Amino acid sequence: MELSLHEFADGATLAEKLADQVAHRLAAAIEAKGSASLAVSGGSTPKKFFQALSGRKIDWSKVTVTLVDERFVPADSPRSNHLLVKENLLRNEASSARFIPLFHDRPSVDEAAATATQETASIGNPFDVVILGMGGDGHTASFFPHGNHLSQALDEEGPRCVMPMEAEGADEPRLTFSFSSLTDAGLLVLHVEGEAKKDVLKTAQSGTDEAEMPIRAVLNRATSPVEIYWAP
Ligand SMILES: O=C(O)[C@H](O)[C@@H](O)[C@H](O)[C@H](O)COP(=O)(O)O
Repeated sequence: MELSLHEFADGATLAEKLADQVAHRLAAAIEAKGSASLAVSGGSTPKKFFQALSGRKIDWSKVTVTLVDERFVPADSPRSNHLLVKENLLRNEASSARFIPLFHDRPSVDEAAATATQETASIGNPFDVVILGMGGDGHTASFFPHGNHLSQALDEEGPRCVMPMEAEGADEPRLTFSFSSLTDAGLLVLHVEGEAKKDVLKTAQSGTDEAEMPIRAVLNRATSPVEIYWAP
């Protein structure tokens, strides 16, 4: 798999450069086909990037934003990735983007995943831009080590869909796009920051067990080149 490492002096510089690259890619998609799609991850890392991207002057009314994954919590929960994106990305210029959430108030995470699959089917595939993060355990999206549906989620022949996922390291149940939904994106970015995450990447690249470190599936089998954005 083709990996490109882009290193920056600090998180603020990375945020601006990644925002430029993503805005350029979204604008090119709008130019080419009249619309663009962006799937972003949650967590603490992307906040500065979201804030930078929110100010980029593109035709956001033609952009559909969704989440790579979501915790099975309502949008007003402090754990919600929807809330994180609403407060940091869907503002300023980007406030006119269409947002499609993954969380749905259903009796089970399985039923919520089925609804999310239906609700996101209208987003063209492949995604124009996917931004992945990575946890210290080598998870990405909600592909957590030894997750209950991990092998199905990582199946590159599997369907484009939103899947339920439960795992020891995941706190609450999760909703996640499948591997096949994410890894043929026009621009596939892995955004990680800090020396510790750099070490996790090195460990991931020194082994092959994907159940142990699911990020390996992306690093080794993604259809699209993986653009790794890193800052100390
Ligand atoms: O819902 C989530 O938490 C994310 O989608 C998840 O995959 C995230 O990218 C990693 O956990 C890294 O999180 P940090 O940026 O907080 O380290």
